[in-house]
Amino acid sequence: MSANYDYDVLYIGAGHATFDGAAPLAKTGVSVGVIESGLVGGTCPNRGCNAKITLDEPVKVTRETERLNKILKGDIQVDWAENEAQKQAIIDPLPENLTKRLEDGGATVIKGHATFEDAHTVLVDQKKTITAEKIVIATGLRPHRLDIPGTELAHDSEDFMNLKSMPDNLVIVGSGYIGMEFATIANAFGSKVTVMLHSDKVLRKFYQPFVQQVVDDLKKRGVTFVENSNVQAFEQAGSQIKVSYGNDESLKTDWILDATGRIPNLENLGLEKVGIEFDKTGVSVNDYLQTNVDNIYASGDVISNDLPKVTPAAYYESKYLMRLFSKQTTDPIDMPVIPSVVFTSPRIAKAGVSVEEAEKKNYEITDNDLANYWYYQVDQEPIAHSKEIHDDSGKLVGVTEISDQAQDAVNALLPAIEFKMDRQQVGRLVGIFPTIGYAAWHRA
Ligand SMILES: Cc1cc2nc3c(=O)[nH]c(=O)nc-3n(C[C@H](O)[C@H](O)[C@H](O)COP(=O)(O)OP(=O)(O)OC[C@H]3O[C@@H](n4cnc5c(N)ncnc54)[C@H](O)[C@@H]3O)c2cc1C
Ligand SMILES: NC(=O)c1ccc[n+]([C@@H]2O[C@H](COP(=O)([O-])OP(=O)(O)OC[C@H]3O[C@@H](n4cnc5c(N)ncnc54)[C@H](O)[C@@H]3O)[C@@H](O)[C@H]2O)c1
Repeated sequence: MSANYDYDVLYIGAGHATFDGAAPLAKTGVSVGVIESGLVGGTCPNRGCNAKITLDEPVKVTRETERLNKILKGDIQVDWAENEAQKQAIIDPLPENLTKRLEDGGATVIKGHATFEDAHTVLVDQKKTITAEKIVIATGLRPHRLDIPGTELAHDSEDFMNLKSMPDNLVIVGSGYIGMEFATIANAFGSKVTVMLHSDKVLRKFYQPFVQQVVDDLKKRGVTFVENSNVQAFEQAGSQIKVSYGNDESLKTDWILDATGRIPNLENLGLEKVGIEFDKTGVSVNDYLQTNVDNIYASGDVISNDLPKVTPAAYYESKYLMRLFSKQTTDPIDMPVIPSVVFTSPRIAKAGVSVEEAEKKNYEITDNDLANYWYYQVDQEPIAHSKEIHDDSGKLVGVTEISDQAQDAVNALLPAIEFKMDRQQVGRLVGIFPTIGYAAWHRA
């Protein structure tokens, strides 16, 4: 324990950017405090990944039974209220479990909103003063809200996941990760979904020919996409809401999901008081995740950088800070390949060099029509395709896949991409057969 401060390291926020590293850090004998204004665990367990994937499970199963309908006889009914209840039952214990993980490690969890007083001092709920040698800003992101008349009539992704019944008619503004994942879920649970696009692009960070296949499939299932929608206002119209958009156009809906992105939680944090550099994209850090104020660091989604704002990045940053603070490393952070996936049905997953970059660099791009590969035919996947990318020296540097199990295929290939394996090295490792991982590895 630091002689001059309450803690050696104080984290603001208790999401993945904190807890994956803070618990093992405390076990090394470093004194650790964690301040959290909401639920311990932050976005991913409580209102992000874990909650969403639970709600998506019946969608995945429904798609599979739909394909195998000549073998699996009988109607499948989906029940949103039961689905929401199962989600809640699964995520309810997580904050307590994660608090226990931190406390068992020796960290102290402090409930309240933190504000900087000076570079070593924060105030909790404007009352309690806590000091620390090092402070980590890990406050994450929150939903962006459209700045238009009636914006208060729209809802965010957390509200969607807490719906007790699925609206008959749903408008989703935005066609990024949240827009597309939730359009998939709502459509599968019987809602008439309209996705209002900002431009003419859906999931702009993913390989567009694969995205088009997801869009075409959702259109066949009844989802409407309005390109360049220019949403202008929401207005109560009896029991419904009027959405004004485009050139004097409008439609009526039961419920609106504003999925127009997420912005850093930096308000009322006192960053200006301490002179920490930040802008609307987040906190600036160097290669040690250190802000311009030497003893203050940042971790996770709140950092301003080009990484995808996903849990694997937050996880790795918190682990890096654990090694740095416990003196297991003095090196700058060396980010590994961060994979990502959009959990539509089918999913699109990717890691490493993108197809677009590979085309520019003239790398070898192997195209695999997986719907014709026997193992993908076992559950009759009609949309299954991958692109593997090898660089000039024959090393696997990237992959992108569209299929129901694309995330598992990409996970299987990650070691080859991260450790820059060539075909000979890949050939020395033989996986369990038959599996999606084996199939992916075989293609690499
Ligand atoms: C709907 C949704 C689905 C997602 N699905 C996936 C997915 O499938 N896979 C994936 O990899 N990623 C997914 N993500 C992204 C993932 O949730 C984030 O990348 C991850 O949670 C980032 O962790 P973090 O610790 O940086 O931030 P957070 O988890 O947001 O934690 C920040 C914490 O700081 C607290 N806080 C903020 N300000 C203060 C303050 N002043 N004082 C005290 N506490 C404060 C907040 O209450 C919060 O608990 C999803 C996100 C959303 C919204
Ligand atoms: N599977 C996953 O890993 C996963 C899932 C959900 C969320 N997330 C994370 O959460 C973050 C937020 O997700 P998101 O979907 O809200 O953000 P996003 O950045 O992926 O998408 C935002 C969408 O809103 C649109 N938009 C912006 N302003 C608009 C406007 N005025 N009118 C209409 N559309 C507008 C954009 O064009 C884009 O389509 C993501 O960046 C991602 O990192 C990850």
